[in-house]
Amino acid sequence: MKIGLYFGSFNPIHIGHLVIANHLQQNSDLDEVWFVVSPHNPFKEKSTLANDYDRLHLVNLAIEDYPYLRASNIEFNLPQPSYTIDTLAVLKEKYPDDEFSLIMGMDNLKGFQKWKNHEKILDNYSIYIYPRVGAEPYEWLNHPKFNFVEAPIMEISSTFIRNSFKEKKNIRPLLPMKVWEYLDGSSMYK
Ligand SMILES: Nc1ncnc2c1ncn2[C@@H]1O[C@H](COP(=O)(O)OP(=O)(O)OP(=O)(O)O)[C@@H](O)[C@H]1O
Ligand SMILES: O=C(O)c1ccc[n+]([C@@H]2O[C@H](COP(=O)([O-])O)[C@@H](O)[C@H]2O)c1
Repeated sequence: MKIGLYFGSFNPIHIGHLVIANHLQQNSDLDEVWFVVSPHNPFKEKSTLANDYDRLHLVNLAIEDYPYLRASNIEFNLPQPSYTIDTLAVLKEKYPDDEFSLIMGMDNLKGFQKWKNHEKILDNYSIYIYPRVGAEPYEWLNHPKFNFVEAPIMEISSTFIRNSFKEKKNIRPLLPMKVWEYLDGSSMYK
């Protein structure tokens, strides 16, 4: 099976993430897209992160009606911060018959050269790159493993969602319905 891995903090997942995962699966040769929930992105401050299992639960709520989308907690038991190359090695060992690729927004390419063993990632995996506002393709990215794809652009961020909850704003349309219902009745980001 061909599986696209969509790594992220998902703090919380929002419709920008869901639209991309669904669009990529429906418009590529990927059989499934997995949301890999990272306990700790090496580039981010852990203090703003909600509990790992709460974030995973929200992803599961978001994808309930999408049989080809899955959530993975594979990084929960790996050392932190979560380095993608290490997770990929574990996934490859656990699922030897599957073919994994990565899904990344073009904005992520800016810092990609600082990722642990990024050359090794490029040597062994293809990467689907979707457009983000303000992100420019860089010269070095003429790499054969980069596969630039079209996808709807929705400028929403989890930071905006968290701030809006704190300010008691109604952001219902920006969240998958079940995620909104859960968060509305919870103190998670308030
Ligand atoms: N609106 C969006 N559309 C498409 N991709 C997105 C969007 N928001 C984030 N992403 C991408 O999805 C992946 C996971 O996102 P992440 O969990 O960091 O969300 P975020 O909204 O950027 O979070 P935060 O605001 O907390 O930094 C990252 O690769 C990120 O670039
Ligand atoms: O492996 C690395 O060096 C590395 C550096 C920065 C980010 N990542 C991963 O990229 C993913 C996107 O992170 P985020 O927090 O922006 O959603 C997340 O899974 C991080 O662990 C990985």
